[in-house]
Amino acid sequence: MALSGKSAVVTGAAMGIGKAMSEILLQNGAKVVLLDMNEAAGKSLQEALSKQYGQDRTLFLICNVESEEQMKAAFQKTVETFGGIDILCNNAGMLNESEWEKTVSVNLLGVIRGTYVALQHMNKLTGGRGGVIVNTASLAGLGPLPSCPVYTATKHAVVGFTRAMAGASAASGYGIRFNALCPGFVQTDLLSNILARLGPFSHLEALTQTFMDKGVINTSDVAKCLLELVTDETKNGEALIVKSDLKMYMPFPTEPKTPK
Ligand SMILES: NC(=O)C1=CN([C@@H]2O[C@H](COP(=O)(O)OP(=O)(O)OC[C@H]3O[C@@H](n4cnc5c(N)ncnc54)[C@H](O)[C@@H]3O)[C@@H](O)[C@H]2O)C=CC1
Ligand SMILES: CCCCCC(=O)/C=C/C=C\C=C\C=C\[C@@H](O)[C@@H](O)CCCC(=O)O
Repeated sequence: MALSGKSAVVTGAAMGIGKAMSEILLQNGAKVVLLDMNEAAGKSLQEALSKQYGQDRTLFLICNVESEEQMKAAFQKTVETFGGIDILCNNAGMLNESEWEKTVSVNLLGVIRGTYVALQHMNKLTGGRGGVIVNTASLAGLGPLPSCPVYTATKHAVVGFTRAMAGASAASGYGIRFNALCPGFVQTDLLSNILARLGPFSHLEALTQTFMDKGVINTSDVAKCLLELVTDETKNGEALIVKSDLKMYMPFPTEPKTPK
């Protein structure tokens, strides 16, 4: 998929990985709608990106992915402004094992909500022009982080949901590819205040640190992987792992065709 003229929506776009995703999509010719609940950071980023890439290439909309009303309004505004949606990055996420219900609401329900709201606009069967949806999961979506079991659960669910939607889309003719992005530790605010974020599992912080000591990558490393999943039209149902010493597609076992 060539990105020139394409329109993208990025959730959690104001900071961290989402900010890097937005930048690489703009660098490659797309128009980008930045969705975030952090109004100050979002407006500041839009101003900076507009100066760098042009006034008509970015739009910031304050939006909480937990809100059906706000998500529907944001996607409708995107279509009205840029004529449609070709790319969705369900990236917004949080980590707080004390606020575990909110963690589920943002990390999992927010991804499902973004997907279903976008389908109304992207699905070729309902007048859309197809495209690609990339869900930001995590390496913790492929193997457990004992210090954050709920966060781990949400990311495993995002991987499973993404792969199932990829199959549903291919079988139904939606014309939309679905892929998961599974980074290891990335240098963003999400890694700050880890003890508080681990809540009842803060006593396992040292264990987590042993994983983190294996290497922390930059947001730009993740953004390059996003670009690969967006532009390579052969990718559907994939989970792309990216960490300090490895970049690979998860080799999921294929279902046995007949019992042995
Ligand atoms: N930092 C890391 O080590 C890794 C992060 N991830 C995932 O990457 C994604 C982005 O995280 P980071 O950039 O690291 O974190 P971050 O904290 O730097 O950025 C997250 C952004 O999402 C926004 N956000 C949070 N809740 C929201 C909501 N309800 N509605 C709208 N926006 C919301 C925040 O305002 C912020 O701008 C998350 O899904 C996270 O789980 C995955 C693997 C590793
Ligand atoms: C502390 C929470 C960080 C939240 C951000 C995030 O998603 C970071 C994830 C980074 C790494 C996840 C690693 C998961 C490892 C498991 O897959 C498993 O392999 C660990 C098995 C233990 C081992 O490696 O020996």
